[in-house]
Amino acid sequence: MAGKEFGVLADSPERIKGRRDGEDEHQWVRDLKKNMAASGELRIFESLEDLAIDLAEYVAQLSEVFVKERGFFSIALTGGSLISLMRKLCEAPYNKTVDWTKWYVFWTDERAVGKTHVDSNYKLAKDGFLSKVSVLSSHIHSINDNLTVEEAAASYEFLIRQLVKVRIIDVSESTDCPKFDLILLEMGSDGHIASLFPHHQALKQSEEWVTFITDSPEPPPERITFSIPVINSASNIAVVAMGDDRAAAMQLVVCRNAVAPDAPLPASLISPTEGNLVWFVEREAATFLGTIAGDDQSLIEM
Ligand SMILES: O=C(O)[C@H](O)[C@@H](O)[C@H](O)[C@H](O)COP(=O)(O)O
Repeated sequence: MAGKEFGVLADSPERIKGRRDGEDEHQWVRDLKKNMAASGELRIFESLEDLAIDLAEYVAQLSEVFVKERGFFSIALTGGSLISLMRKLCEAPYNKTVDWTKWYVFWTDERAVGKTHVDSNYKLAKDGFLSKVSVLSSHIHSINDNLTVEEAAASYEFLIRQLVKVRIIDVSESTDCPKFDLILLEMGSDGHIASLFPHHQALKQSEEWVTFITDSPEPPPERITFSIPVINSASNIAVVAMGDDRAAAMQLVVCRNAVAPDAPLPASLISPTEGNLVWFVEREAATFLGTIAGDDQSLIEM
């Protein structure tokens, strides 16, 4: 595996400290270590191919664990390029070994367009992934595209509440939010996740599980999105960052308290209440992580 953990880095203070001979530990080093320790596991990959292979294995393993434990696997997908990475799951051995009939599929965010519209996240996932595996169509829960965006958000939350009642989706004891077995996210170049954009009011939504926006900075403007508490209540959160246009945001996420205490990026707000977080980062998107640790590239050795 080409990954490396934040935790491992945090356990190597002398390596970071060693860069500054004779100096006391700086605040920035303490912040970096604190954030790394709090931010879960970081896996960095040489290529998108390597990332896709590891992501497929990660998803397949979680599916196996939850199907064994709960009899179901509840997974929330997102839009963007992440869906093209799911292609590995459509191939051997996973097309045969994954128990697709136990999957229940949701979306962390969706654009308020028809299901056949080119902007639809449902269409993207259906065409690129779901139509190639044996997930039951009755287990694929997309938003109702006949409603206004506000109604669609409320109706999606209602649906999730029904499935929480029968525990097809688990519930978090500590937050009372749905506890998806896996939430898959991709970070945009501005640090957004799902349809939660920087400085947007929706980032502060703490009552509703599913909220809506009508002014997305990226088209189309109307979208529904899980709120931060729902994302953080998941058993597992995986965030993908790929491409050099994500490198600056990735750097900010890793040192969020050190660099941007008052304006955290949406991706910086990912902090599982009980679950696990794994970052799948393509090397290009990790370009600046070494500079956080004092230009010492060995700190993010592959
Ligand atoms: O519907 C959306 O816009 C997404 O859910 C969004 O969060 C996406 O995953 C990122 O913006 C990355 O998208 P790209 O890979 O297209 O940049």
